[in-house]
Amino acid sequence: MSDASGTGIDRPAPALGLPIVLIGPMGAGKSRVGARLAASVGAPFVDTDSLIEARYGPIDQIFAREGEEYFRVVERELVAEALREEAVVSLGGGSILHADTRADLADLAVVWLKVSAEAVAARLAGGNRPLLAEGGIERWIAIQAERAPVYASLADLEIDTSRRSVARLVDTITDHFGGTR
Ligand SMILES: Nc1ncnc2c1ncn2[C@@H]1O[C@H](COP(=O)(O)OP(=O)(O)OP(=O)(O)O)[C@@H](O)[C@H]1O
Ligand SMILES: O=C(O)C1=C[C@@H](O)[C@@H](O)[C@H](O)C1
Ligand SMILES: [Mg+2]
Repeated sequence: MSDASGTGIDRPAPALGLPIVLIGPMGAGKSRVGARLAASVGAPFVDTDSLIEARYGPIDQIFAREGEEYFRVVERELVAEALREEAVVSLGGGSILHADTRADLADLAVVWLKVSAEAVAARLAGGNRPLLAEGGIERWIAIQAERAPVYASLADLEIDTSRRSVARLVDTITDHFGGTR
């Protein structure tokens, strides 16, 4: 262990408290950054959209068949499970719409990944996101504006991903929450 303290005493790096939760709008990088962060600190990675799809099938089909309200109920169930894990957890963009999820997040380490409309436009191309099926980037802008105050109220750390590499984002998050696992 290196001695960065200058005291001459080797101290272990502080443990990274888990879960660390990534929130933010569609295309901000929650899945990609979350996976890399988890690998970097040696923690499991949980992505609630993937959990939903594994249990209930493709998200766009859930929206089409059952509607958004039903999707939010299913999403809450899996978000609640995910937040009990000692893991890096990436939440679906709209999961913070549920009051119980907002209450859970109040006690956890939460990172808001932000992205500009200019940068996200290319990232969303070809995606399968039911809320953007009509309206595209204009709809993304409206949804993001509506949710931004909620993301802000929940976040311990906010980072603009528009012009930052995934590796740099991982370093910023690890540094903020203190060291290794
Ligand atoms: N820092 C980054 N720089 C450039 N491209 C990125 C960055 N982070 C993610 N991307 C790319 O942007 C796209 C969206 O990323 P990702 O799927 O991680 O977003 P998300 O927040 O999980 O969105 P959603 O869950 O709505 O799909 C992917 O193609 C990913 O490779
Ligand atoms: O922002 C949203 O409401 C969504 C984001 C995605 O992660 C998915 O959870 C789904 O497409 C809805
Ligand atoms: Mg994702």
